[in-house]
Amino acid sequence: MARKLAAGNWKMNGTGASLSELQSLASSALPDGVDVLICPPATLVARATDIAGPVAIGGQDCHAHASGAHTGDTSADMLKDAGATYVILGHSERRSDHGETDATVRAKTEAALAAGLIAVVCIGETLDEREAGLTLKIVGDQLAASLPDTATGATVVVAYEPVWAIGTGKVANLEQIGEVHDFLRAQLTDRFGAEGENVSLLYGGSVKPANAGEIFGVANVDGALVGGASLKAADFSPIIAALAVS
Ligand SMILES: O=C(CO)COP(=O)(O)O
Repeated sequence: MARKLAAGNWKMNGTGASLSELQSLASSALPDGVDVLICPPATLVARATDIAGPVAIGGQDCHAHASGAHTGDTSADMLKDAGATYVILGHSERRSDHGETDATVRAKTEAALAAGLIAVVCIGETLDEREAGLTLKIVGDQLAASLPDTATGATVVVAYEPVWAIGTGKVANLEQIGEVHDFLRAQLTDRFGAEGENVSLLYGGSVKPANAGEIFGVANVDGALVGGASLKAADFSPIIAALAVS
């Protein structure tokens, strides 16, 4: 059985002052049965873990190597040392801004698992790919090539984020979400057997308090990876609450 996870990706947003939002989330009564994760920018990870209480803290990327001459990069060991327990990998913005391939994402995921972090591995099609009828082929190939053979429900979360729905206000419809999540679950159980049932499958892309409840009602949606609506506790809290009652 996959665990429910409400994950917030702050992307390149936030300075020390933003930690007040995390503070208010951490001090609110979080519902049972839902894991809550905030991934602030790397500069805030250590400070965030000091005040996060029951909220898990994650990075937004890590390098595939444990250390070395890689100016500007952060290793999985460093995130772990700073108090992170998760790391987002292969976000479409990393794939497009930094040319990350599935092979890169797999190598980073292996590094994250070796460091003891839970990897939130992101996949998703572009609008052109969807319109060409390639969605399942694209996400299936990304899933196969981005996950290491050692992935388990305890070590890996998969986030389906259609690129065209990220930050656009265009949420995928429930049928589109359901089709992809059912397909991903089948791919996971084909490859990992019963363990594939334990991998949490998140939807991401314009999730807001107003649409979270219906999205969480879709089969095989175990939570969300939320961008804009995770920046304010007042927006993220109702999303967490909607997941708890789903
Ligand atoms: O990319 C996302 C989360 O990783 C989604 O971002 P938005 O929720 O802002 O669309």
